[in-house]
Amino acid sequence: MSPSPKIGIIGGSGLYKMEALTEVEEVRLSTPFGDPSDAFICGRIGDVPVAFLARHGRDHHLLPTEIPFRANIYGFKSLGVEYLISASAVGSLQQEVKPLDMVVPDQFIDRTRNRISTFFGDGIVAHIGFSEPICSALAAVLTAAIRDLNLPEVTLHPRGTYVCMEGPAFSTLAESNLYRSWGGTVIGMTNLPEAKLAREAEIAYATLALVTDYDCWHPEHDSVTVEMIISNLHRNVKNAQAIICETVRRLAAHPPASKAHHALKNAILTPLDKVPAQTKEKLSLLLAKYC
Ligand SMILES: CSC[C@H]1O[C@H](OP(=O)(O)O)[C@H](O)[C@@H]1O
Ligand SMILES: Nc1ncnc2[nH]cnc12
Repeated sequence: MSPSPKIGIIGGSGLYKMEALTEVEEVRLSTPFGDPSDAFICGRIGDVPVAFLARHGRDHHLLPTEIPFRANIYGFKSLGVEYLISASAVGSLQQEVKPLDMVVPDQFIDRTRNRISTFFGDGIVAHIGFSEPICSALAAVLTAAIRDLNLPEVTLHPRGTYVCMEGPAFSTLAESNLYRSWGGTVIGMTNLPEAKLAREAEIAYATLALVTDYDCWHPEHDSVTVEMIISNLHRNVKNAQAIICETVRRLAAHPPASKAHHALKNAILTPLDKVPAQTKEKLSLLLAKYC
């Protein structure tokens, strides 16, 4: 069995496996927050141990609202993951961000309504800082990997605001235009709860957003369809895999310091000796270093 992976990869629409993984082992976990989306696929990229999870399940059976975000992040934490790279399909909200481009977002706008995006509650209160929702150190490694690989088809936008909507229906035209007026760069349905939970779990998190469409606002492009998304993802998935592999190699060689790794320091308000034993037990993985 490979040593515990410090690097995790969460694959979204169209990215259901990492081709480069060797010495593969499926690890099924159950967590105090239920079962993750699928088995974690643990193995090596080069000689680096990593854990991969298909966010919607490998057969894409989970709606964005149904994804067990807490179980997924808790699962990565229990495997020892400290850096989590998310790959996601997104629609573009800006003319200059074209289908097949890649964006490494640095901000989010939350338009979800039906997601649980905290591990806390049940007798323990914590408020993590989230003004910088993406780990800038991890994002820097990801963007440097993209630049240095210099893949001919890839145009990189090294920052941007990801609007996270509830779905599963795509936006109305009025909503799409509203998000554009707010300065949104791209739109998706999954990354915000994941980023919040990763921060609470003190895991550095960054996103490789693969642009698949112009949502529905663009007068010269058809409104987004699943067919459009999947066809553009197929054209881009090889590049995404190459970028992730290079990022993994660099992270393992020079793991960057990340503020995310100390996110809970000073965030917990409830004295730990006042937290109900059951809650403390449930969160022991996150709280251990503060007890
Ligand atoms: C396949 S259409 C919309 C679907 O794709 C994106 O998923 P992911 O972020 O997991 O790549 C988007 O957020 C929607 O869930
Ligand atoms: N236009 C869009 N809206 C929401 N999620 C998406 N994922 C890919 N394209 C999308």
